[in-house]
Amino acid sequence: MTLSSAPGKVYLFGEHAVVYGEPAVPCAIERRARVEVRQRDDGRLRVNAEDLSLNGFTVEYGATADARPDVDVPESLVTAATQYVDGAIEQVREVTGAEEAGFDVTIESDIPLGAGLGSSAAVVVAAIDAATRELGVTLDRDELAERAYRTESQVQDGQASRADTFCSATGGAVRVEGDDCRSLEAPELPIVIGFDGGAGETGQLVAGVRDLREEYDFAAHTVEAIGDVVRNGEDALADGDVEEIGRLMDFNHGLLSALGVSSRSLDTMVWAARDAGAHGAKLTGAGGGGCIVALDPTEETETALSFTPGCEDAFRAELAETGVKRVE
Ligand SMILES: Nc1ncnc2c1ncn2[C@@H]1O[C@H](COP(=O)(O)OP(=O)(O)O)[C@@H](O)[C@H]1O
Ligand SMILES: C[C@@](O)(CCOP(=O)(O)O)CC(=O)O
Ligand SMILES: [Mg+2]
Repeated sequence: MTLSSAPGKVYLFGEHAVVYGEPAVPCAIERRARVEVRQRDDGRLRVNAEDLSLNGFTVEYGATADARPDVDVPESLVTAATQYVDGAIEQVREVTGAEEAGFDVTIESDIPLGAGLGSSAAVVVAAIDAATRELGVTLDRDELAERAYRTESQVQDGQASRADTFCSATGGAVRVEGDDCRSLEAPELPIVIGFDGGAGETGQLVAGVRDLREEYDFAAHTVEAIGDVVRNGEDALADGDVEEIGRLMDFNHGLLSALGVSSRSLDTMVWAARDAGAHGAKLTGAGGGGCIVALDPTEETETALSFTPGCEDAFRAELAETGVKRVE
C-alpha cells in the first residue's frame, strides 16, 4: 500500500488568462487530498472516492464499463465526476510501462470539489505519485507535475495550464507562464476563503472564455489585461505590499467578471469581504460558483462572510510549504 497527499491552492492572480500564456500566481494551501493505492493482480481498477458526490449522488466505481456506478444519472455526469482519476491512472500506466497494472485507489480529501481550490490537481498529483511508487517508480517533482498537467489538459479538452498541477506538486507560491514554472518567495499572507457551497465545471468555464476570446477582440484584450495585473502583482508580492496586492486582486476579479466567470454568490462574498475591510477579494479558480479568496489580517472578513447569506463556510487558509507528501 502506498499513500501520497497533495495540497489544494488559491489563485492570488491570473486564472483563465494563464491558459493563453499569461503568467499566474497560485499559492498552495493546507487542505489536502490523500490518495492510497494498492496494486491488484487482476489488472482492474477500483476507485473508492467517498467525497465524490455530484448533483446528489455518491459514486464508487471501477475502471471497466460494467463497473461503472449503477445510478440513475446521465452518463455525462458520471464521466465528469470520474475522469480525473481515470486520466491519472492512464498516465501512471504510460510512464511506468505497466499497461496492465491494476489498482485499488482510495481517495479522501478536505478540498471541496469544483470550488476553485484545485481539488482536481491535488487528486491527480497524489494519485499519480502514489500509484507510480506502488509500482516501484518514483517520479521527480517536475515529471510528476508534467504528468498531472497532461491529465488536466486531456480532461479540459486540451485547454489547461500547468499552474494548478505545478503548485500542488511543489507547494508554496509559484509563478507559471506557459511551460515556465517556478517557485516564488511570497510574504506571509492573511488569506481568508469564503465558500458558497457550490461548484463550477472547469472545462465548461474555460471553454466559455475561449469562445468569448475568439469572438471579441475586447475579450482577448481583457485576458491580456489580466496578464498586466499579474505582473504588477508580482512586484507587489516582492515588496511585501499587502495593500497593493489586495487592490490588484480586486482589479483581477473585475476582469474575471467581465469574462463571465463570476456568479451572484461569488460577487456577494467578494463585496462582503471588501465591506468588512479586506485588502482585496476575488474569485479563485475557474469560477461559476465555489470560493473567493480575500486578504485580511483581522477577524473581520471571516466574521462578515460567516453572516453573509449564500456563504456556506468561511475559513482562514495557511500556506502549504510542501507540495506532494510521500507518506509511505
Ligand atoms: N475527493 C475526490 N475524489 C475523486 N475525484 C475528485 C475528488 N476531488 C476532485 N475530484 C475530481 O476533480 C473534479 C473537480 O475538478 P475541477 O472542476 O477542476 O474543480 P477544482 O479543481 O476547482 O476543485 C471532480 O469532478 C472530480 O472528477
Ligand atoms: C481556469 C484555470 O485557469 C484554473 C482552474 O482552477 P480550478 O480547477 O477551478 O481550481 C484553468 C487552468 O489553468 O487549467
Ligand atoms: Mg481543477
